[in-house]
Amino acid sequence: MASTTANSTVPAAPPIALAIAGSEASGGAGAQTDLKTFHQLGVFGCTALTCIVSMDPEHNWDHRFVPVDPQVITDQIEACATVHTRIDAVKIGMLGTAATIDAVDAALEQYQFPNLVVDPVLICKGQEPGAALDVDNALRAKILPRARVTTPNLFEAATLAGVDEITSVEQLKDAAKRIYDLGVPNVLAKAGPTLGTGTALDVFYDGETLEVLEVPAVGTERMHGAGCTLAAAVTAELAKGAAPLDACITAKNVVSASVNPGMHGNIPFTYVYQGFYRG
Ligand SMILES: Nc1ncnc2c1ncn2[C@@H]1O[C@H](COP(=O)(O)OP(=O)(O)O)[C@@H](O)[C@H]1O
Ligand SMILES: Cc1ncc(COP(=O)(O)O)c(C=O)c1O
Repeated sequence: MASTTANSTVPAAPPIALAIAGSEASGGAGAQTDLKTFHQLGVFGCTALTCIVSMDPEHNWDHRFVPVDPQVITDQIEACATVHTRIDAVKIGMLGTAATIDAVDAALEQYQFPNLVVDPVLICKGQEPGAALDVDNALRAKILPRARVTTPNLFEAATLAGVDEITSVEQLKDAAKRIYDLGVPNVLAKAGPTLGTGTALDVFYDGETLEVLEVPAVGTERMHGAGCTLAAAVTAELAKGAAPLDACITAKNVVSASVNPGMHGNIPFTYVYQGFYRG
């Protein structure tokens, strides 16, 4: 006779994180990456899609960008906020248009979610710099001040800090401080491998602690989805109750594990796979 084993232990419900982000069809970045990262870190993920991005094989993998109707974004956030009894943390990824920012701003005002992580995606890898700059001011004025943590890359950090360029660790530290002065209590300004240190280097600043977070760089290439993975991992860790600096340290380890050995698609960037991470 077949026997069954009764499991009397009911696992605790996982924390819940919401990603308000774009869809990147190939699964390398955006909401797809956020969900995979949340799952890998033991957090239940839900999403409100802000746009649909499909890379164009005929045109140098440019991003074909289709915004989601603002009312549909509002509806998705409402569904997440009301279906779940609580949302423990929220990641903001690509917003892309001023109308999207207005819809997200209104929803954030309404629901007052805790632990907002803003990845200020002003531009995707491969996009022309001018393409997303029109949303810069709206993002800075409406979304950024709501963030508990923000994770700008080098270009975004320079833009938000109002400096021409960042070419040294000292300039990156200065930019992190300037972004803190905009009203964000925790800033993780990312250089990755681009400052020639041989490491993947980011700077954390919370008004008191100024910490250079460095791990060995995996190769010298930048990676598709690394920024999304990092911000999603910070979000997941905050959802679990981690302090911001600890969440950032764990998130860098998640990124490092995700790119080793990594994946190569046909685009000129390496993909990340969060399933390699073992916490
Ligand atoms: N080659 C690499 N090896 C290890 N970590 C990396 C590498 N490239 C980037 N990172 C890390 O990935 C995260 C995202 O960085 P980056 O690629 O600059 O952001 P974004 O995707 O927003 O442009 C950062 O923590 C950065 O240090
Ligand atoms: C929908 C979406 N969000 C975010 C990003 C940013 O990705 P990354 O993590 O490489 O900065 C991209 C880049 O393609 C994207 O398509």
